[in-house]
Amino acid sequence: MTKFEMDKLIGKAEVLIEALPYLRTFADKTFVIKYGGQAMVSQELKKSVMMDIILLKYIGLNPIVVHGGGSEVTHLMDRLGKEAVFANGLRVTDAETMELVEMVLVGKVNKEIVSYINQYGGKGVGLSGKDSNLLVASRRPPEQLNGSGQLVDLGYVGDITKVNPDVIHTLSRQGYIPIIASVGVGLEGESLNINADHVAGELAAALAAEKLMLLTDVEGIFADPDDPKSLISSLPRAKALEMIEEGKINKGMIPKVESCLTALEHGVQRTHIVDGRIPHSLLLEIFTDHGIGTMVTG
Ligand SMILES: Nc1ncnc2c1ncn2[C@@H]1O[C@H](COP(=O)(O)OP(=O)(O)O)[C@@H](O)[C@H]1O
Ligand SMILES: CC(=O)N[C@@H](CCC(=O)OP(=O)(O)O)C(=O)O
Repeated sequence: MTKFEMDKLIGKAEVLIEALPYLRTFADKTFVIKYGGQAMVSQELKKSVMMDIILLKYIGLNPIVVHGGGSEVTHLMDRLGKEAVFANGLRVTDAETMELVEMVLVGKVNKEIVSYINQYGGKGVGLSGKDSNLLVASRRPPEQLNGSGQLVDLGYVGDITKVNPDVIHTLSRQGYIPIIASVGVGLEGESLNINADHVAGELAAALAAEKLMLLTDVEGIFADPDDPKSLISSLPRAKALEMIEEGKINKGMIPKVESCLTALEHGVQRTHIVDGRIPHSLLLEIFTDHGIGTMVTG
């Protein structure tokens, strides 16, 4: 063996040893991961996220995956000549749109992720909120549009009223990785469309997760949304709410922050908004002292 090869091996061993204290701390703990954005589109990133999740499972942590896929729903709506309308960041969901949302998120996106996990050596099981009444929801009452104050009926958009996490515990204990699509079930058995970030926050809360990690397409939260040099590494709740109020946190970042705050309120230890464009961002977040992205704190 050359000196170069030997140094490379030693480097690998050192990486493992550095991870030891974290492994001890996190053994058997639950990590809710919201998978979305660019990491769901690029093949290379997709593989890196899947491998991270499988590795976490192998070393004794309990990763639970909630996925988005809103852009795929919009893409199908475009193909069918149906306009996608959003109000306060949520899709206005009539009965036909609800069918499309369920077809795309539960039928397509969920199964693709399950398939990837299984292909790379994990045991993925796909669920929606309907399975075993995992996510019981009720229809959102009409709400005022940010800015104009005009009332809008969001249709079949749901707010989670109850999480029944037994099925997740059962699967996790048996070595499976649950992969969850953000479609809930109403009291009449109807499907309801729920923002995937909100689902991740509610699930993390119900599972008393150690960490909630939301993958996105930016480095984290910026003090000024137009200035990528203004990354905030730790953001307390009060400041986060102030930034939403002032419009400095807006659009798709709002449900992410709300999701973190819900999780924190219910005892989740740490919540992170992480750049899913960085390969192995999940491992970097979990197994390094500084972590990456923005940590939202209680
Ligand atoms: N203060 C902020 N810091 C960073 N990004 C912000 C901020 N406010 C709004 N955003 C926007 O939020 C987006 C992330 O949300 P979104 O695109 O919905 O994420 P995803 O598709 O990963 O679920 C960023 O790309 C950015 O445009
Ligand atoms: C109510 C609502 O807006 N639901 C979302 C659910 C999917 C989602 O949240 O996907 P991303 O995380 O990729 O945005 C939607 O229909 O797009």
